[in-house]
Amino acid sequence: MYRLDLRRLILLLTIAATLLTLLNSFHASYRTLYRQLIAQTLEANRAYAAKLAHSTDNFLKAAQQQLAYSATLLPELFDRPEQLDAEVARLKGQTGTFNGVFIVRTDGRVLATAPNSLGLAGSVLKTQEMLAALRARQPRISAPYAGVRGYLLVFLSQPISTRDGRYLGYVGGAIHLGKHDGSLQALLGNHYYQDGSQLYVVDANRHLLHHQDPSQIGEIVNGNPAVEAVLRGEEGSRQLLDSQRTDMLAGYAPVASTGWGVVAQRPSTATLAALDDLMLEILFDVLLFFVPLLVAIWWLSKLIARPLQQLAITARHWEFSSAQEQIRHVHSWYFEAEQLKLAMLNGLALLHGKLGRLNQENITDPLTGLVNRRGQQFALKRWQEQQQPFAVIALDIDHFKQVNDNHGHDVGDQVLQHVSHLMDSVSRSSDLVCRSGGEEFVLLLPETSLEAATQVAERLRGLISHTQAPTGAFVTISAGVAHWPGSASSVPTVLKLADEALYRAKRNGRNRVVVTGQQEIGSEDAPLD
Ligand SMILES: Nc1nc2c(ncn2[C@@H]2O[C@H](COP(=O)(O)OP(=O)(O)OP(=O)(O)O)[C@@H](O)[C@H]2O)c(=O)[nH]1
Repeated sequence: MYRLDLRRLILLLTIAATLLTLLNSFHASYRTLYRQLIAQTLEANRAYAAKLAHSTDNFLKAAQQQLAYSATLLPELFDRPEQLDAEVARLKGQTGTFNGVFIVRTDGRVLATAPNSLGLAGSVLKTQEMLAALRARQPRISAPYAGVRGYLLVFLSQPISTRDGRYLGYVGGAIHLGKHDGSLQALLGNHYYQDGSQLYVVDANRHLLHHQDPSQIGEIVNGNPAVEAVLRGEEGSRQLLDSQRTDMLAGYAPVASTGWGVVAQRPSTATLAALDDLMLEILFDVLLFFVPLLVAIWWLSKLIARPLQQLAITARHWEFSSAQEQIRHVHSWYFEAEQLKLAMLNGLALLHGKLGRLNQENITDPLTGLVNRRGQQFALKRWQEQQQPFAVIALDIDHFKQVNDNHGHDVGDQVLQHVSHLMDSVSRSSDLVCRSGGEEFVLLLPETSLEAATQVAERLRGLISHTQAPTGAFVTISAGVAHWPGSASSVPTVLKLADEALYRAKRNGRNRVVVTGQQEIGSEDAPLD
């Protein structure tokens, strides 16, 4: 099963924590900037609407003021038609405020008009607005309405009275709405953007007086909360769905003198498009910082994990004597790793001490002090793993049963010890002298050829047969010699071959050495007792 190692775990946790922090701050920045942008746009639109409402109000007052000034001059000129013509021409031409100027008598007859092209001079006007202006006898701004030529206009009028209060009629000026030649249109301008921003003016009856799309002028705006608010006389801003169901950031302000409302609105999406660009820029900047941070984290996690990793790997091969040395070489550069290393070294020292003692007891023959069969097997296994060539001498004391029978078991034991010492004396330190069981022994000779091993066996056989045994007489041995991998590729087969050679030596009369695959090479009869 796949298990995360410490370094990956640290790296993963740190990256996860960093990413979460990053996401969190990114989200928080987004929310803050989002709110700021919305608030800023709402406030900008409110200020813009208020400025235009104020300008419209001032513009209408100034227009009214022009008419009022003229009205003070007109009573003196009333019976001088040329002067009246000159006055309407001045009113029309001086500021360009009015698209048409009229002087109307109390009976509705038009005394003068500008421009002349209107062709209304001398006629009696009985339109609703003209009559309303006559009846008002005070300064008046009409509701927007369609004039005789079908243009939407607003009509401003100022009563004309003599000094003694006699009412003579009025002087009035028409201002086109929603037409390029309208002075109010010029004032409000044609400020609209490609991004769907809008600026429009509504009258008290929700009719559009000004809009970037002239075809909409005169239409009624319903279901727009900004329009509802501004017609209640409120100034402010709000996020809303307009009549086209578009999410808008709207600012609005009323025109005090007329009860109209100015609304400036911008689609939320247009405002937030800038935010997306900004967030992308922030993300890029953050990544510039994050990538080196990630590399630093990776490097640091490697540094922290390395000693623990090395200790862990060594712990997997605890039983090897090299483990202690490997642990000693681990660079434990911080406190916890150092403590762990010391604990492992102590534990290992204790363990190896105990194991060493146990092992020694386990593989030693108590009677002779030689390596027992288990130790022999262990050594053979290791040599095979290490591909260590060796020779085998299997040997057996001849007629040992008679020794026991004639001298007792204890003397038999002493004879076994005696043979062991002699075996020890002919072997090198790298050789392994084993008592494989009973009165059977095995001599394992690493890095020794079959011939050299045969010579050792022969020397040993001669030595034993000429050295006095604890019985007071001499014992002899028979021996079989084989080689790994010279005699066979399998170690058990080589041992078997050595045994077979030994039994051939026995069969052929004992006290001799037989090399596997060869004729016996040594025989010498020696008395047993
Ligand atoms: N004293 C003593 N005798 C042992 C020990 N282990 C085995 N023996 C004896 O060794 C003798 C082996 O006898 P056998 O297997 O008949 O062989 P042998 O008498 O040596 O005859 P060959 O091997 O044919 O020459 C037996 O009598 C065992 O009791 C031991 O640890 N001490």
